[in-house]
Amino acid sequence: MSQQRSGGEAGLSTRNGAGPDFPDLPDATVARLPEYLRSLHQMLEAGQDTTSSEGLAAAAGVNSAKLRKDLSHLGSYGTRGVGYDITRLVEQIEHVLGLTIHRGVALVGLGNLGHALAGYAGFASRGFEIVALFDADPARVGEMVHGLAVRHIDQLAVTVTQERIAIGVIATPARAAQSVADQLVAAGVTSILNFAPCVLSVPEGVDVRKVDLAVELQILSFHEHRKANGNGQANGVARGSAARPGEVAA
Ligand SMILES: NC(=O)c1ccc[n+]([C@@H]2O[C@H](COP(=O)([O-])OP(=O)(O)OC[C@H]3O[C@@H](n4cnc5c(N)ncnc54)[C@H](O)[C@@H]3O)[C@@H](O)[C@H]2O)c1
Repeated sequence: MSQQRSGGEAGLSTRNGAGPDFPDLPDATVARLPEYLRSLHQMLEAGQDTTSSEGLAAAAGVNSAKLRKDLSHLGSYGTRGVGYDITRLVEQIEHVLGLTIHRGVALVGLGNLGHALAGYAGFASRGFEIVALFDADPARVGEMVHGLAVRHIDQLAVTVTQERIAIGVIATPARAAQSVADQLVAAGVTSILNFAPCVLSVPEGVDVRKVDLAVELQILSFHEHRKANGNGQANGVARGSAARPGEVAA
């Protein structure tokens, strides 16, 4: 997932300011904290009270030195011979990520992807409630999707205020995404998760994160390509007529 902010400038930056409650964390640390949190919740569910840095690092898929450094930014060093108290660490990470505050989410675009997102239980279980659904298609307005009625996009501004919506999710076609982003921003939303394959332009103070599974696949394709060139085998069928030996389709 990538981040755009302030007129499309790339790069994640925490705007949490310095201080003991809101440490100015490196971008990469912020990106890893949700992984630690997910692993810690799994450990709690398994009945575990404490974890070593090695155990948590393995569960989160990072190296333990990096994990210790990340957690030291939170003022969490663990206890020698005991490790980290999982409940305490969960509280610290949730506090730093601002997950202790309820943030309503609006989803715009109730097509194939929007329906899947609206029904995804993983948002609620991690503290995000989709509280409003919007679409521009009159045929979709009024449709009940997982217990919520789809509203017309014209209702966005009033609903954002009423429902105190903090985060907007865009699942419209790319051609509509900028206009939807503009409407979200005008309504007071300052965080946007964009699934549309386009770059959004937003004013200073508005954070945009972009999710594009096709980009992830292209990165995997690069690795497949590299592996194939390294060992002379291609795990794919080349598109087009003739692929050179060792080349996989882009
Ligand atoms: N990020 C990813 O990995 C990923 C994966 C799949 C799809 N997508 C993208 O997600 C978007 C949605 O894909 P889909 O397959 O659900 O498309 P879709 O055509 O099924 O649905 C799009 C919905 O957006 C609505 N819409 C159009 N203009 C609007 C506007 N101005 N305001 C509000 N609603 C509007 C349409 O009425 C429709 O219901 C596309 O941009 C697609 O490229 C991204």
